Amino acid sequence: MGRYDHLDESVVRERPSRRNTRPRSKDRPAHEDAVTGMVVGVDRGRYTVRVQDRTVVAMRARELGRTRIVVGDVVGMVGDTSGDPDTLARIVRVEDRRTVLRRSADDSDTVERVIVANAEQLVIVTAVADPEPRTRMVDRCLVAAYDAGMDPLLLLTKADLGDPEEFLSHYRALDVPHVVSRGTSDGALDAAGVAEIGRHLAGRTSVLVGHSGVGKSTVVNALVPGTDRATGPVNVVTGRGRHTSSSAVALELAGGGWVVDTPGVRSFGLGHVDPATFVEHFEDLAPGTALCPRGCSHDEPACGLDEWVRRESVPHGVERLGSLRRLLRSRSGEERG
Ligand SMILES: Nc1nc2c(ncn2[C@@H]2O[C@H](COP(=O)(O)OP(=O)(O)OP(=O)(O)O)[C@@H](O)[C@H]2O)c(=O)[nH]1
Ligand SMILES: [Zn+2]
Repeated sequence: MGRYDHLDESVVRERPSRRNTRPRSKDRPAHEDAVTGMVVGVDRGRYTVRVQDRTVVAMRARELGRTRIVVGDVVGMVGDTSGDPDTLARIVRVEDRRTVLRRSADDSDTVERVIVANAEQLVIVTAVADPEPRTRMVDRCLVAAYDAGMDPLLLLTKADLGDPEEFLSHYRALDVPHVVSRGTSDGALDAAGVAEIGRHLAGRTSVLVGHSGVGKSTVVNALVPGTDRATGPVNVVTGRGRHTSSSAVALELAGGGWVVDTPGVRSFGLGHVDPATFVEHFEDLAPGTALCPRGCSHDEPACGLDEWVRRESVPHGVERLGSLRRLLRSRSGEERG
């Protein structure tokens, strides 16, 4: 089993026991002539697929069964893959996914939805003000990033409205990289900040997540001029922006790499995240679970991690353990941040 094989929902759903079976893409003998591309948009059963320098519109072949296809999926297509107007190709296979970003509808719900496939970086976008930053929302996104096998990046926007330092102090022990963006008096974004964001995104596939109104589309428009992602003012009553972007879409960066803009995340359920395996993402702490009682939640008095941190003098161990527990707690309960 590859490290991320368990993340492939088609495997989870349809092939609970995958051992000793060949990868599903090889199970299909036909379609050796299939053309491979990446899904960059999904809209009511029509998939927009980028193949080298052309864009193909496709539908799913019936033989795919119930496998969901999402932005970032690498797919094989047959039929008319010319990309000419009014042509339609057929997607006949979905390659195994390297990463899967998913969310459940809420925390009690274990039926998860894949949002984006194969992305390497989760850019967690939070405004310094308007709307107010919420550590809980960011914590939950961090849990989702680690769970997905993605690298997190904190993007603090609207730094013209306040100082990001206090908020960033919550994340020191986690060693999460961050980048700051600020608006200018003429309503544009400071060019140096945009350039630094660009450097973090270059050559990889990144997903932007964050509440509506934090400025995701504004950043995307600055990074990819001409995309014209709809932006809108924050609603003064709810403190939230209008949901100005309605579907996930992948945009190509001029210097290489992709950025995926998702609609404002309102509920980011984490019901599918298992606390027992989550600790594995803290490589310095994970060996200490040998000291834990069976079935330890790692957030209870009997947990052996406190002793481990003391005994091994884990660097910043107390803070790291505190952060791990804060993230574990952010999993449960309704998302309010
Ligand atoms: N002061 C200030 N305002 C900003 C900045 N960036 C964006 N805004 C404003 O914040 C509002 C929301 O920005 P959007 O880019 O639409 O936010 P979004 O996160 O894409 O929102 P959804 O599409 O609803 O998810 C707009 O009125 C922007 O002009 C900034 O750096 N400083
Ligand atoms: Zn424990």
